[in-house]
Parts: sequence; structure tokens; C-alpha cells
Amino acid sequence: MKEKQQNNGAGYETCPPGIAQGITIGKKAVSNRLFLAPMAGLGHVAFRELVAEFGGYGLLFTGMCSAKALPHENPATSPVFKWRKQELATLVCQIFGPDPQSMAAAAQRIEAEGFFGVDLNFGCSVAAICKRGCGAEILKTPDLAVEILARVRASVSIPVFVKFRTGWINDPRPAIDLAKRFEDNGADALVFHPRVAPDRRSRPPRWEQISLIKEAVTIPVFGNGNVFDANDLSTVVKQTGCDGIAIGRMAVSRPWIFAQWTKGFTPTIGTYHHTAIRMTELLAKHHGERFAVKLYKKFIPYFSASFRFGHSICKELLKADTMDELRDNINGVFERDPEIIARPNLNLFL
Ligand SMILES: Cc1cc2nc3c(=O)[nH]c(=O)nc-3n(C[C@H](O)[C@H](O)[C@H](O)COP(=O)(O)O)c2cc1C
Repeated sequence: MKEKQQNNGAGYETCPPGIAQGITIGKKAVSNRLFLAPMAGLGHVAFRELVAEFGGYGLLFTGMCSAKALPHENPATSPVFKWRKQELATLVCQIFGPDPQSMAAAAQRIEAEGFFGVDLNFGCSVAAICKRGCGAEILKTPDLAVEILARVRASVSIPVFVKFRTGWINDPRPAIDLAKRFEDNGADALVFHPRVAPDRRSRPPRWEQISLIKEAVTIPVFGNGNVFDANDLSTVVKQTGCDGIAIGRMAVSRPWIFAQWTKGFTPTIGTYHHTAIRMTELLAKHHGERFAVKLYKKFIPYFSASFRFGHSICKELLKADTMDELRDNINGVFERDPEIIARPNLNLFL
């Protein structure tokens, strides 16, 4: 594929060869290899609709949903297990849970609802999740991780993804062994975050470990972690040979990033203003006013990170109790024509 390049005014943008090309996962075709990573509290239905309005992604992932709760969840009232029909064909639902039975039952519901696929969360290192024997905690008992995957695999025919990380010690070998066992037990694709669990996001990811996972298996491997500009994207793809990338915080900061990197979309300051306002509308549409304000406040720090003096913009935007106040604050900020920085400092928001 010809290397695609453009200048967006804030830096030279390059989409590495291959990223904008399609890929097959399981038996399903995906239009490109840039995915929205799962993010609890940020990757909700409203945010995904915003991303979808710009387009340019291959797949979107939901934030993690509890496997135990999922079979009984009502999408009309659930804050997390909620979607638009139009997005199902490119939407993967992520689940966390401590045992094979509940994960398999959740996966069956996900298949019945028509999602593209299901993703097993073996990477979350948040204490509340690990204490329940879920997320990265499962990496401490590799046999259980494999058993969960095998049971899910046997229960559904949609693509099964596994998102995992290096583990609990700074040695990639256990993750490499697990990657092979995931492939042998029917995983269709892996999303790998090369950090040990206690690090959370405080230290840079070890991108070189993504290549070790890629070399160990034949199924597609998607890298993840600290891809904050087009140079990062090129570097990690070239350095690791991975099949694609899952973008987390950068997509919250700039929901058009997929369109920018795969379709040549060029944002202007108007794009930032529009996005901030549109997020209020979409949250209000999908969630009640109070919850919408709460969710908007989670979005603000990442969005503000794109501006010079983002900290004070963030503080200013957060001073609101209603959607109207949020909109007034947004309009106030954009009246001053804030300066955009090429690379947002997302490491401030762990
Ligand atoms: C607020 C927040 C919530 C997250 N929730 C999840 C989650 O539900 N499931 C998951 O696998 N990873 C979750 N992650 C981790 C991201 O998927 C991703 O691995 C991480 O942010 C690193 O990628 P990035 O540097 O592109 O942001 C979350 C990250 C953030 C910042």
C-alpha cells in the first residue's frame, strides 16, 4: 500500500502502510486496522456515536461489562451494556469475570444481540476488579485464563478477542506462552498492552514486547499503549510488525483521530468546538441529564489535554452542574480561540 501522508497544520501526519487496509478476524472482514480500545466510563454509546460520525476506524470496543450482570442487563437502563443498532456490525463487547461459566453465558448474550465479537478482559489492573478475581488478576493463573477462553470459544461462533498485558512481573515469557495457548484454544485475535500490572499507565509501555507476541502466534495481534501521534503509530507498527493498533486515550482527546489517520480528515479549531458541543448533545440523548453531566466530566480532562494551558481549560470546563452550564463553559473557552498543541499530554491522566 502506498504510504499516505498529509499535513494537518499541527504536525506531519503519516498513516503507516497497511493500517488503512482491511483484515479478516475469525471469519469476519474488518475495514481497517485502527480500533478504539475498551475504556470504562469513556467508551460509552454516546462517545462511540461521536467517533462514528467522523468514521475511519475498523472496530469499536465497549468499556468492560460485568459478565455476571450481563445476561440480565436491560440495555434501555444499563449505563454500560447499551448500543445503537447501527454500530453492532463493528462493535465488540468486552467482558470481565472470574469464571468460565459466567463469561460463556455473557458471550452467548453478546452473540445473540448481534455484536461483531466478544473481548475477554485479562488486562485491567484496577484494584476493585483484581480483588474480585477478574481482569489482570486472572493472568496469575494462566490455566484459568485458558479455561475461560476455551469455554467462551465453545459457546459462540462470533470472533473472540483477548485483551491482556505483560502480567505481574517484568518478564514477557509468561505472556508469550499465554498468547500461544490463547491461539491454540481458539482466540481469533489478541490485543496486547505491554505493561506489567502494577505499572498501570505510569511508565511507558515496552512496545518491543508486542513483537514477541506477534512472532509467537499466527492470529492477528493488535498493539496498544501510548500511541499519541502519527509518528508513534508509524514507529510501533514498524518496530513490532503488529497487525494493527487499539487507540485509547488519544481517541478521547480527538474523537476524529481514526478519520485523520486513515481517511485524511483534517481537523480545524471548529472541529474541536463542534466535538465538545456534540458530546453534550449525544450524552443528553443517551443518558439522563445528571448522568450525562457526570460522564461529560470524565471526558473533559482528555479533551482539554489537546490545548496549551489544558489544565486551566479543564478546571474551567469542570465548573458546571448542568448540561447548560457545561455548554456555556465550552462556548466561553472557544470564544478565546485556544491554542492547540500537536501532541496532547495524556500521561497526566492515568
Ligand atoms: C479511563 C480508562 C478506562 C479504561 N477501561 C478499560 C476497560 O474497561 N477495559 C480494558 O481492557 N482496558 C481499559 N482501559 C485501558 C485501555 O484500553 C488501554 O489499554 C490504555 O488506556 C492504554 O492505551 P492508550 O495509551 O492508547 O490510552 C482503560 C483506560 C482508561 C484511561
